[in-house]
Amino acid sequence: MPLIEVTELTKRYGNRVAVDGVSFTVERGEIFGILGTNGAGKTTAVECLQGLRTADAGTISVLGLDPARDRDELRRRVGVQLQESRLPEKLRVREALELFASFYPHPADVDSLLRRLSLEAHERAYFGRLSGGLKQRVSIALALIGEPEVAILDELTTGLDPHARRDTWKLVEGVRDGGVTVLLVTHFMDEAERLCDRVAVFDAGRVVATGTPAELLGTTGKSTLDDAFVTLTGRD
Ligand SMILES: Nc1ncnc2c1ncn2[C@@H]1O[C@H](COP(=O)(O)OP(=O)(O)OP(=O)(O)O)[C@@H](O)[C@H]1O
Repeated sequence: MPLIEVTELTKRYGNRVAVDGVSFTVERGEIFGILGTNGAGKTTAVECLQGLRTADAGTISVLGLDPARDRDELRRRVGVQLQESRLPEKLRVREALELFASFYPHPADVDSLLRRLSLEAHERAYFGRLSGGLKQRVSIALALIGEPEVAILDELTTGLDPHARRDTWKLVEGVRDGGVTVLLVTHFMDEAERLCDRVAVFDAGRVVATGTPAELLGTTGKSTLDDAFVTLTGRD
């Protein structure tokens, strides 16, 4: 049974259809990419998966649960990357982890998480003083603090330099290799090509393709996912 199963999901804002009959499945242990142009409906779909928005039609199963009904249980079992601006500047790295650990019944060990994300040297640093790459590492640590089965990472490497991006990619592979299923929302095709086991391409509220990056190159006859994406979203 897939870990996430979305069938014919539709979500409207007033008259505007943001997600229009979308279906996809995510298997346990994979990095699954949700790709799409701006306004394609990625965030809306992921918010429905978390139970933050109620679908107008269709069904969603996450870990066998219905997000609309079982939101509290899902919150304990699904880790979500915080937008960095949501953390107070004067919170120290260790304090942030300890604070978030207190929200969960069986949190990860703060020391081992600091080690795993190579944050030990920065544990006493104020969050507001960290570089973009380190802030991103803290936000990934916070997504993992509850020992989730699924981690949702949104626009993971926006604003990072090429070194910090590659470090972050390695880290996400490590998260997947540690047994956590990763849902990665991105519009960086190089990131998706490098990291994702499978992807769904969103365009104007619909899923226009799903498959491994190699499959999408095969069906479009292109040599990069960037070119394949442009073809699939109809603006070649
Ligand atoms: N709260 C809202 N009220 C009304 N319309 C909304 C709302 N949130 C999103 N939309 C609209 O729904 C559509 C899908 O938006 P959504 O944010 O899900 O797309 P996205 O793929 O995540 O885009 P981006 O990459 O720009 O974040 C867009 O047309 C957007 O303007």
